[in-house]
Amino acid sequence: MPRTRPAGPAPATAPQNQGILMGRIVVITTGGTIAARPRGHGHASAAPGREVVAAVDIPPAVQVEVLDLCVLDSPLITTAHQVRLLHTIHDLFARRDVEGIVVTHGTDTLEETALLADLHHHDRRPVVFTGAQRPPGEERPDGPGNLRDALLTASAVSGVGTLVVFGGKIYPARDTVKSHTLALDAFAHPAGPVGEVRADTVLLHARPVRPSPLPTPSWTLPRRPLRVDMVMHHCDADPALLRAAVEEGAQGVVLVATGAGNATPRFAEAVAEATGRGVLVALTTRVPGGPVAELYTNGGAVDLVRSGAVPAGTLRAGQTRAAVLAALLATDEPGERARLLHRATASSAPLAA
Ligand SMILES: NC(=O)C[C@H](N)C(=O)O
Repeated sequence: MPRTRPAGPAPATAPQNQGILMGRIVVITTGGTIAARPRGHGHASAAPGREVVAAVDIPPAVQVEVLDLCVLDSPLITTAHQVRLLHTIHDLFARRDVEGIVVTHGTDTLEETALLADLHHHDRRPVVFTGAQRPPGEERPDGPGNLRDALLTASAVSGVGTLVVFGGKIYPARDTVKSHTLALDAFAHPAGPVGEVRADTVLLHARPVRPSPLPTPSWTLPRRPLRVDMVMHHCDADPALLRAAVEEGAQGVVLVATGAGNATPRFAEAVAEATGRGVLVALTTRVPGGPVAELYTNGGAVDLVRSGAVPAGTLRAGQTRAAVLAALLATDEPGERARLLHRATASSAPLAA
């Protein structure tokens, strides 16, 4: 097992693999820049998992098994792929020889799939998401180093849920978002990383706080495809887009509001209509930091929540959508969906030492 030691003055959460046989890390590959090849004037995901893993200097203590889920740039990932991934993770955790799971994923929507996995993570063994900003074949690609760090992390930690390992840093899935379009250090969490990987050493200085996971969904998608749309508020925004989403059959809508979660009285009316029809509406903000807060009336968060929107805490838009999806996957009953969404978004209080 790779070395793990505490960093800094905070008490170490010395990771242990309790009761788990020393075993292997399964790498589930889904595509992304880490699996990209030149295509036309740019790049596109094309490399199978074995090629992604072959580029990595695998740490000697780690045994790797590769499982190809799909080869897609992550803007093309759908709910069906995400549910297949959840199912695959669930099946792998039924195996005693699996010590941890690494998922390689495009960075654009990684935060969505990672939170969805975290909301369904019931096992002490970790799931670690990683990817790349520079494709293989370019000068100094970052994928192999990121994957190596993810393998080391997956074999060194436990009881921490789903993580994102990127640019040498370890983040909890929850509240971690892509924060730069091009930089190699592409992800950020409001409280900073919970750890880092230096050389072959995994350093954890904090333990993520997670709400209790949601019920395991049924692995068959409902006959009516799940649709969760996103509508953004801005100066002069028209709630017609929210109504159109409902007319198109959205069972969930994420309202990306301004400030601490504010829109207009017309939006509050549209939210009331949507929730009255059993649509799950979540309220987040387009501001990068801070929680949604019920401070303002006149179409602000006070009115939107009174109209039935569920405030998404500190989750940003993409992760709020993942939380809505998790609630929809769990049950058909609107009241229960809202209750589960409250649970999924509650207390993103970031970290406990
Ligand atoms: N860096 C990346 O992975 C971006 C890529 N296009 C994606 O699949 O999200």
